[in-house]
Amino acid sequence: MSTPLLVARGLHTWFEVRRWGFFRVGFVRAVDGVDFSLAKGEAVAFVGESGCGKSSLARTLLGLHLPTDGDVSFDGQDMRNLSKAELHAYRAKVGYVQQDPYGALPPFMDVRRILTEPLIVHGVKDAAERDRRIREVLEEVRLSPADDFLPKFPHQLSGGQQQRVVIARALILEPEMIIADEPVSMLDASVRVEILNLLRNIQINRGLSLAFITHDLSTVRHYAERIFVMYAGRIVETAPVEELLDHPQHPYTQALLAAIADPDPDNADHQRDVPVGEAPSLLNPPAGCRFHPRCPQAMGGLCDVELPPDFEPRPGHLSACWLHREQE
Ligand SMILES: Nc1ncnc2c1ncn2[C@@H]1O[C@H](COP(=O)(O)OP(=O)(O)OP(=O)(O)O)[C@@H](O)[C@H]1O
Repeated sequence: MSTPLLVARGLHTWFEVRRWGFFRVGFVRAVDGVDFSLAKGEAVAFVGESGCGKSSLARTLLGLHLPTDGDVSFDGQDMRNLSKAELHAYRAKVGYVQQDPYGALPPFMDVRRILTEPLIVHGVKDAAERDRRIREVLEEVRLSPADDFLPKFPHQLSGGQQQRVVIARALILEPEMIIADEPVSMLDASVRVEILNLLRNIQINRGLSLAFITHDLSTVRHYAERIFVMYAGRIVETAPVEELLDHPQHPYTQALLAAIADPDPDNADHQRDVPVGEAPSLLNPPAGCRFHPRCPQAMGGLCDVELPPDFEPRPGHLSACWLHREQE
């Protein structure tokens, strides 16, 4: 096993919900017991439906949400023990690519200023050095010649160009890891592959770790080495990409794969086998396996009562489903 860079153990991020500002209704369990590790130079994908807690997990890993329980360590250092200065240094080591490039970029700053700001905040005092780094990173994200883009404001750029600026900003402090939260979901289909290829190439060339968050299982095959499938705040299945896509074990992953649009004209004639219902409320998730109310194979008295542990139905392939106990 290669050296882990980021390790999460028993991670919980809950949000308190209050009515009329003071009466506590409960907690939204956005991240509810997540364990994983990410190796140096590895690209992983977190996949799941909208609302399953992917962004909350990303923001917890970035140190933007405090975990309610559990811990995250980065390069062997427990994030709970970081001083303010260490947290500041940590933020330089982890670049963040948000979902909506236009919302992520300050509209009143030009590209030069957007890329200069983090360098100043992180103590790069020499203006010539800042200029050199900005030009280098613009080349890397294929916004060249740099002089054409440096004076532009976000509204003068296309969606794809804006996302390239967001990626440049995530790279400017030479991070060890990138967290990309749905980096292409707001972009035109025509530029999605370009941006995903760009991110993947940068990750490989720089030897970065990448946590790629997406709701779309069909995009992960070429952009990650391992997949974590999330459902209702928990990871339900983990395996290397090809293994997971070719041999999905968890009924939820099987349903996600069955729901992927397929241009085969024969599909017009038959109904897809997708799960009924919606993802559960995280304010009051179902007991037992969270997927059991939608699972066609749920076993009464077990799946609705006890949370399944991780089973290993195939080597290196983990799936949290009671069906595997039956198979064993
Ligand atoms: N700051 C917050 N306060 C209260 N609830 C929150 C907060 N942030 C997220 N949530 C809730 O946590 C749950 C998970 O949200 P999250 O954005 O992490 O999911 P997601 O999988 O990233 O979904 P999407 O892809 O739609 O962004 C949702 O029910 C959301 O309403």
